[in-house]
Amino acid sequence: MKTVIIGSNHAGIAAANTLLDNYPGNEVVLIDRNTNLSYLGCGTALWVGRQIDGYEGLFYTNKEDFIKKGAKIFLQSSVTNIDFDGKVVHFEDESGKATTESYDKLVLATGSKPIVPNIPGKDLDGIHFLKLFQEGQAVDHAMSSEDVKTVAVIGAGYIGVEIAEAAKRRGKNVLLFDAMPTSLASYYDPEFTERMDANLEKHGIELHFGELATEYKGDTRVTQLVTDKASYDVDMVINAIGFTANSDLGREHLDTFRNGAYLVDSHQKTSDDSVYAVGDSATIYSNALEATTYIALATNAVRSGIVAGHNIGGTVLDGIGVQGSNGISIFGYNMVSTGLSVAAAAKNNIDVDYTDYEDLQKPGFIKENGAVKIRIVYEKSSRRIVGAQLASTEDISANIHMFSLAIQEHVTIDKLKLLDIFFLPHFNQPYNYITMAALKAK
Ligand SMILES: Cc1cc2nc3c(=O)[nH]c(=O)nc-3n(C[C@H](O)[C@H](O)[C@H](O)COP(=O)(O)OP(=O)(O)OC[C@H]3O[C@@H](n4cnc5c(N)ncnc54)[C@H](O)[C@@H]3O)c2cc1C
Ligand SMILES: NC(=O)c1ccc[n+]([C@@H]2O[C@H](COP(=O)([O-])OP(=O)(O)OC[C@H]3O[C@@H](n4cnc5c(N)ncnc54)[C@H](O)[C@@H]3O)[C@@H](O)[C@H]2O)c1
Repeated sequence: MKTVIIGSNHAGIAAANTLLDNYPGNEVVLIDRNTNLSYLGCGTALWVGRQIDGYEGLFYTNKEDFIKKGAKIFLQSSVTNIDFDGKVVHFEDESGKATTESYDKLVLATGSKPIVPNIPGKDLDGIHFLKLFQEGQAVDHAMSSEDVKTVAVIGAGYIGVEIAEAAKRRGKNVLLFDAMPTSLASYYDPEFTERMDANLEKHGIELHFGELATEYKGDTRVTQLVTDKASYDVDMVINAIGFTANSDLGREHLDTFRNGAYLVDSHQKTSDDSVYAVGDSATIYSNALEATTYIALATNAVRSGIVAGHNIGGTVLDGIGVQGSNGISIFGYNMVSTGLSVAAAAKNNIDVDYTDYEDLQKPGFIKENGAVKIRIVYEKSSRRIVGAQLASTEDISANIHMFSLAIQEHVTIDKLKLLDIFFLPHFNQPYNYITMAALKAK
């Protein structure tokens, strides 16, 4: 069996490793247009903000690792088209020569691309995106210039908030814009985002929410940002208004979701029996929504690659869906969420209630201690938990895994009320905030 994988970042790598490590004798070919593989974009802001010493550790594998395992790998090789009937992939290799690879099974792992704000001046110099390693390096390089004093970040989602922090850490004036009235509006309810917004402001980031960029001005380089409310002098712009699926190669042939992502089943198989799609290029099943959706996250990319690899290798393995669990840590303020916020539930016509609680993480006699705010969201009719959010200066990140499992397994809010949660003053309180929030539920 010969499997060709297009795209060798997190999803393609997971599919390749699953096949190579578990199914000897399978022929695996990886093709990617970039110069590198396995870049953890999640570390870009840490590097740009100088919270880590270098970017080298942001790669977790390389071309040689795959060659050692017996795979064929082509980097700097762009796939131009796929003959789905003849099962042949056409690409231009590193030397620019047109070449082909035939396949028995094909894995599309072509990921996502940043959404480009389609406004006048969008092609001026000094306007950046933050997806590829090279783009992260370009942002880093630009910030090293003394001439870059004011940075405008468009989009206060995960990338925008993280890079705004990094730019501030590099001593820049930072203006953060979003169409929504708060930061992180797709992940958290306002009672949580208002805390992150206060945190950003406290650290000197200028917030411009509910404000839409309408034009970038400048001669060859951007010098001004115009919005629907005002104009601002800027030296650099970073666009971070979300990703869309990169499904250019198969869109004509395969069934797709409303944003163009390849529609896949629980084996990651597309509408073509020989073709699988994984990671940001594909749809994913949300257990909170109980529907197919699109969530671009590295964690989903890895899991979906593993599922595809096993099914191609011959082990039937059903994906179990996701909750879209996510987290962020900005100037020491941590927020994690899973499933649906109250706002996201309303947007999806799911009738929910929620229960909030706030307390110190540890008993009052422990000095190093911070307040934790928790919200658990549950469906009114079934009482199943559909979401949770936590915010604190404490490391509350591991709590969210339990809520992720609760959503996956349709646990009701009532089941949480007397759940056995251990107590040790070093970590938590006997009246645990999870218990207290659940007991407070209507
Ligand atoms: C700045 C940043 C921070 C992030 N932080 C987090 C985080 O903290 N946690 C988290 O879970 N997720 C995070 N993400 C999201 C995560 O990086 C993506 O969800 C993940 O990269 C998706 O992996 P993928 O392999 O599906 O796609 P991609 O990473 O998009 O990779 C697709 C690959 O396909 C190749 N390709 C595309 N078209 C072709 C073609 N025609 N021919 C050949 N090759 C092609 C590309 O070169 C690329 O290497 C972050 C993303 C960014 C940009
Ligand atoms: N910590 C993490 O887990 C992490 C970090 C970075 C990225 N990611 C993932 O990578 C993907 C891309 O991240 P992202 O930050 O680009 O997307 P995002 O969806 O997190 O945020 C996009 C933001 O842009 C805003 N927006 C949309 N159109 C706009 C417009 N025209 N003008 C102003 N604002 C606009 C939205 O309201 C939203 O707040 C997401 O799936 C994200 O979850 C995750």
